Amino acid sequence: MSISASYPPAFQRAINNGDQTEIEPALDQDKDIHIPVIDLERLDKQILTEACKDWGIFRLENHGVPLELTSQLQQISESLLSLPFEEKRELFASVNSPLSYFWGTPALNRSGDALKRGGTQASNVKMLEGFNVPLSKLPVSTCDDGVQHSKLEPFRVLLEEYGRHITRIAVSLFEAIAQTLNLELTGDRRSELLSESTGLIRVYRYPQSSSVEAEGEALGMEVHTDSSVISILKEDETGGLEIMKGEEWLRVKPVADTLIINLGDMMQAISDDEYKSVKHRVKKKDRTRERHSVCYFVFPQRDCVIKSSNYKPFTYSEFEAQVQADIQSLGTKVGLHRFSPKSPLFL
Ligand SMILES: O=C(O)CCC(=O)C(=O)O
Ligand SMILES: [Fe+2]
Repeated sequence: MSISASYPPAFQRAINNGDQTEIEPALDQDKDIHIPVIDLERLDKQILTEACKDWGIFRLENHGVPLELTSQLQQISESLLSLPFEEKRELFASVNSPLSYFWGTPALNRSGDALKRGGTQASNVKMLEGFNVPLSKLPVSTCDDGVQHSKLEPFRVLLEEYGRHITRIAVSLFEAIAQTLNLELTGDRRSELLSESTGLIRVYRYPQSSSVEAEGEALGMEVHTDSSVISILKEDETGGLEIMKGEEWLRVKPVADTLIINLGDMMQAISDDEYKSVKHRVKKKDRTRERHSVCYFVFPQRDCVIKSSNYKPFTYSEFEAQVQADIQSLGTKVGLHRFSPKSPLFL
């Protein structure tokens, strides 16, 4: 089977129609940078504070996720993603499966279905596909649906184990970051601000496109900030993650057996804007290669009120509803500006 048989037909149509209009020159070599490094076994609060303040992103070493687990997860994700498109769709379409398959956009609703974009983005197909995995639903076996779904069972089991590791890391980092901010985490406050049950994994594939002449179509994920408290990214050696620092785009160099931590909008609000929700995008350097990544996002409890000096008090639920409404009407996320009385975009 050719690799393109596993890609959604919409990708080919988008390329043929020249939909991928974000043509920008590739970054120069000297924009390849190393981000700050944090060692989870010997957490240095000073380096952590500076990384959160100046960068909003850092690399994590000695994270304790077994290499074997990550490579098994990568292998099985890649083999599921390379199934023929229709087979993939059917496999993940079961009502009982906690996992869902998406393509053409990373903007999904709470059930994992693609959000319809408005504005100029309405017909713009993003060149990525993947699986959406709400961790709290993973303990439900996929096997109940019969033989077909026993194909998903090994994937589910690996995701559950990976989820346990990554949740442990998110909690430790959040507690350390909270200390650097002198945040009181008494009683249930920690699990309100960072609620393990909201954890979500996305497994992404950014397709290769050797046969295609169109320039610019290598752009994989447009500029955004994450809505999370913390996001944890495991990318392959292809690279392609770019971050905005000051006014400049920089390309993050991939480093084997490390994780990338980026702070999301909720952390920015919780920290009174001391720490930054980093602007980032994915742009493959070599478009003849596929890129794979596994990303984890964790959020506050839905009804937890986030109070801070620069934003009106809001719950995560309200924030998420606003992000989805903006994507549906404007085609893009506005984010924290909607909650900032100083912003012209304030509601
Ligand atoms: O695939 C990646 O490396 C990054 C994905 C990402 O930024 C996101 O899903 O928010
Ligand atoms: Fe992101």
